[in-house]
Amino acid sequence: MLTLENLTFDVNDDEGGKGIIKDLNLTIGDGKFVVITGPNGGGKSTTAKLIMGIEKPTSGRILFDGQDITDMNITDRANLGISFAFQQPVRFKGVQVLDLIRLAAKKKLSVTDACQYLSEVGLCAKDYINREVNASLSGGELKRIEIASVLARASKLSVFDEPEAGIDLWSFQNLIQVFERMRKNTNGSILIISHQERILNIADEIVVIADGKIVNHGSRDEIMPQIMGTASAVDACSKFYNQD
Ligand SMILES: Nc1ncnc2c1ncn2[C@@H]1O[C@H](COP(=O)(O)OP(=O)(O)OP(=O)(O)O)[C@@H](O)[C@H]1O
Repeated sequence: MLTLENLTFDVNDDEGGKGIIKDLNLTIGDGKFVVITGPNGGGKSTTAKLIMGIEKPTSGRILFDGQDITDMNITDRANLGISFAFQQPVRFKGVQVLDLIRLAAKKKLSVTDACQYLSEVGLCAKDYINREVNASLSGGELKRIEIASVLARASKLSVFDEPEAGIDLWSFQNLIQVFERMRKNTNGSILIISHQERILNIADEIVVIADGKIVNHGSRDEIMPQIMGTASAVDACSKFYNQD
């Protein structure tokens, strides 16, 4: 279980200090599929970075399975079982896709097993397994390879920041199935940041973050009717935000 307690993140800008995350409290239960949505610039990616340890909160605590991980670095958090797929994945020159998936799985996967993860995300495994994870891969290919490596990791908590970004429509359909299978086949929790209605539609819980705060949080059945019927989830979230 992940708990964010009174989480605050401030930055210094030209006008002095600015609050990015403002006293945010959130619990993600074991085995839950939670989607965070909200308007651009609301603080979703920053929340994910605080969970991963890429950013350090100004105040507040992060607990994972009861352990205070607020001061822990990225590697230690990963070792505890928190995985992260970036909005813009990192390229690793000199590392092959097969190495990346084996590293993620932390065991000597056979080529066939590693290929299985690539097939899951809609990549023709034989075309990619020996490719280098470098600039020759398109953004969408890289994104799918990264999602495959998160699947291979099978962590207690997997965090995906806008997995749909840069992915074509056909692959997007696949991606939904990947998440549905992941939900069925793992005991781990899944946290996805997304603006996509189809991803919101498979969530157990939806959290709406705007202006650094949680402005709505509930089951899919509670939140979806409030989001549906507008041009997009983002518009609906802006509505919540403007009610303040
Ligand atoms: N280190 C930083 N320094 C200054 N401003 C920052 C920093 N990190 C985030 N911000 C600002 O905080 C706000 C929230 O950013 P964040 O990336 O978390 O938003 P988001 O909800 O993920 O947006 P999007 O939907 O566009 O991805 C933005 O206005 C961003 O410019």
